[in-house]
Amino acid sequence: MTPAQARQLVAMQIAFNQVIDPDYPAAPKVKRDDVKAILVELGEYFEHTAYKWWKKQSADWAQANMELIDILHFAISDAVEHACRQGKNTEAALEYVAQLMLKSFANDAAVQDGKELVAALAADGSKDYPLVCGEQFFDKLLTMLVDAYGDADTVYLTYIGKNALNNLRQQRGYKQGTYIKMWQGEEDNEVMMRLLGEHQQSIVAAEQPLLQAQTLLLDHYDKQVAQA
Ligand SMILES: O=c1ccn([C@H]2C[C@H](O)[C@@H](COP(=O)(O)OP(=O)(O)OP(=O)(O)O)O2)c(=O)[nH]1
Repeated sequence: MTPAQARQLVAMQIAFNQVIDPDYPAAPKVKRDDVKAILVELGEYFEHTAYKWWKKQSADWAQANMELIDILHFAISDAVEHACRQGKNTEAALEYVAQLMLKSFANDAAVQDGKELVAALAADGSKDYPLVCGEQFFDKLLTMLVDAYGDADTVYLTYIGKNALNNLRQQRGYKQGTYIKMWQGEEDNEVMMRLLGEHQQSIVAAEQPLLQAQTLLLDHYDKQVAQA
């Protein structure tokens, strides 16, 4: 992942959070708890890994890996907010989180179990903020993501796809409850991954990859899902 891509990723996250709260992150009006969201997504991750030793189950790694992408959304958000709490303006916070990610992609922190994310949250915390997404958390999460998707570029592309899907959901009634999550019998996440794979080259090469991914998904939703 290039420094420009890392900055783009943080900028995309801030832009999405601003869809929900236009004053984010400088003077937020919506109360957030990104660490709580991370813990819930981590639970969903474990659900997909067939962890129940008392029951016959099979793991769904594609879904589990997508939960890690969701965790990345909330982790970037938490790190941005933490930087702002410590006096950084939005631009400086963006740069700080981009550097945090670049450093972590360069490190090779071994991860044996997703539970290590919880220990890392605590290790990055302090008395005032006991659970924080800092260096140790990003080291662990990005290692898990690269293990899951093979390389940092695919993590970048998958993040773009999910961010685009999150935007589409907001534009097509997610908050109002009118959004259609099953796309002709398939979960929206799964269709998104397939479309993303089919258009990988053009998305990565685009000047605005997120816009390209959004246009692709919106077109598919409006023509194939909403009208079906
Ligand atoms: O302020 C926010 C709120 C949500 N999200 C993103 C993170 C994650 O990618 C997604 C989670 O949305 P939701 O919880 O509605 O999805 P889910 O219930 O986990 O479903 P799925 O796993 O299909 O996405 O929304 C943000 O980035 N910022």
